[in-house]
Amino acid sequence: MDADAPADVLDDLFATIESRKADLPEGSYTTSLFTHEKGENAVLEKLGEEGTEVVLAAKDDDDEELLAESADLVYHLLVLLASKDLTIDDLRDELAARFG
Ligand SMILES: N=c1c2ncn([C@@H]3O[C@H](COP(=O)(O)OP(=O)(O)OP(=O)(O)O)[C@@H](O)[C@H]3O)c2ncn1[C@@H]1O[C@H](COP(=O)(O)O)[C@@H](O)[C@H]1O
Repeated sequence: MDADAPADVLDDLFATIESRKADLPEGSYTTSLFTHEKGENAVLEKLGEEGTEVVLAAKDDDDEELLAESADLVYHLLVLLASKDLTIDDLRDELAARFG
């Protein structure tokens, strides 16, 4: 990637998620996912819920809701990747390997 390229919001978001995982600051929603009494199931359940909400927003032709729920889904997916010690660059590599 071009070193002068503007920072990508996904990179910034993932860096924040990794920082929350390392520091576990109080009051952080991301921290609450990493420390939940349900363990990994907490983020897995949220992923399932958000996936359903994406489907329902699309079915209702509600573009605003579709974008909002898609953002929720992507955020929770990134939390899951971080919880597995995977990175957004791993995801980028996987997508790039399929491209073209
Ligand atoms: N992108 C997100 C993001 N998307 C969704 N969410 C949270 O995901 C939850 C979605 O749950 P729901 O849609 O079910 O709404 P809810 O009724 O609040 O759900 P419950 O949590 O109560 O079950 C909400 O609590 C949202 O706040 C997010 N929380 C955080 N981020 C990003 O993470 C950064 C760090 O956040 P903290 O960890 O809170 O500091 C933030 O600056 C944001 O950039």
